[in-house]
Amino acid sequence: MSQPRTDLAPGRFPADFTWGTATAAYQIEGAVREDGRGVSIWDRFSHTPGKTHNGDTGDVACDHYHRWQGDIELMRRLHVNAYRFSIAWPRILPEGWGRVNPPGLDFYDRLVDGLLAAGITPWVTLYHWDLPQALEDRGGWPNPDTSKAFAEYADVVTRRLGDRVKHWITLNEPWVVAFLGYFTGEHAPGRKEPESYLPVVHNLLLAHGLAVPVIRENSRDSQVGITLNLTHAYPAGDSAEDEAAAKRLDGFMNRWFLDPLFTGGYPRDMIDVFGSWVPSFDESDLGVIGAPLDFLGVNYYSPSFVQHSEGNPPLHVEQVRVDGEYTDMGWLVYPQGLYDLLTRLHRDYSPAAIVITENGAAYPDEPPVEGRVHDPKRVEYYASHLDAAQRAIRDGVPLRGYFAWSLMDNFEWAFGYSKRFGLYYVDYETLERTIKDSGLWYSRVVAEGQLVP
Ligand SMILES: N#[N+]C[C@@H]1[C@@H](O)[C@H](O)[C@@H](O)[C@@H]2O[C@H]12
Repeated sequence: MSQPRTDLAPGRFPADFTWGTATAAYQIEGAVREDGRGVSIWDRFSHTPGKTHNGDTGDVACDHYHRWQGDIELMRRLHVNAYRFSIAWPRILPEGWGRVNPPGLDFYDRLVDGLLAAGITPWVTLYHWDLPQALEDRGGWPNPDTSKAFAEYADVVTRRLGDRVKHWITLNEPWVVAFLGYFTGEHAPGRKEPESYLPVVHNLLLAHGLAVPVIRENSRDSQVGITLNLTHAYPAGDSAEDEAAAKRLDGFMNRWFLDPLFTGGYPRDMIDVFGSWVPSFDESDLGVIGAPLDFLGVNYYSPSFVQHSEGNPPLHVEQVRVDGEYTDMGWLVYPQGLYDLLTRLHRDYSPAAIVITENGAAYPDEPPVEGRVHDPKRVEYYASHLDAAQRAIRDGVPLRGYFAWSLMDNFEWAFGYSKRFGLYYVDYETLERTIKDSGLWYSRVVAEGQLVP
């Protein structure tokens, strides 16, 4: 059990803390038809009229595929000791399974070697939403064969990179993949099938569980985890109804994932809430899904304040907009939510380690003037959330690392290029990167290992 770190002065982080930035393949790479890459569901979705802001696509994005060496220099300027990126499944297996595309593996081989040469530890996310379209054409995540295809993909990648990559994240945000991709249709593949939501969640978790032993076999002595988008659910009022609503939202967003991963099964109360939506599955799946992990990756942006609703079945919950600061995504700035989430995870699930795999904020940054991009609100966001993280460490949470989202402005999914999260500003005409004040500030925090003014 992790012990309180009262030895740490306020604002100071452990000397061995992992400091990084994070990105994802489809959001930064571009080069979508280069070197044998296959089509992904986000290629198909973003090229479908009306699906993304302004019809934006990831065809070029930040052109990281050709600029990766310069981007490593951007990381060096931040003094980070780690970099979290995802591998594009369609670059490795263009049809999703079977035929391997060597130039795809070669690209990530070069990137990993370049990071290691720069003293930056690669943290690899195997799945950050860019499913090969060929697998979607065979049913996508509702088809349990896709879980097996993911394990095959994990095998190919970890056989090639597992000698040098020792930190693996199987999936990024399965809740988003399932709910936005197959329930609301806001994300690729854009399917609006509420009955598919829970089967997709199950198949994603099964894919994760099937991949864990494969990764461990091919990448000996590596750290393996999963990244979940987690929130902290607060009742908007002090009624028993609102308390119960907060518990249901917590069950929907958090416990439906955390329980099978860490406690051996889906939460009983939510099985009753979801009723007939709960898919039938082999009980043996739960043993696969519950494969022991070395860390839990947490993407935290904002909490949820909720109240009971007579509508919105079966959850009967509605979000409440409370007073406060909001980011350009319309997300409440509430660092206490990060502290409360971290301490809850430690108390209720006791993961061996927790890593904040994403935290950051979108604001409407102005283009550089005399080489500067002033983004004081983003600096404040990072400062307040890192303070919350440090308080959690002092109180005994085994928080081992923090990845700022994101290294640079990039393709923000259905929002296209309209939302800027980067520590570097990207001019999408020239693709020039310019460090923002938040990047300069973060580089000082990382260099000193403590919060700075
Ligand atoms: N929106 N937003 C910002 C960020 C998104 O850019 C990442 O790809 C996701 O993992 C997660 O949703 C968080």
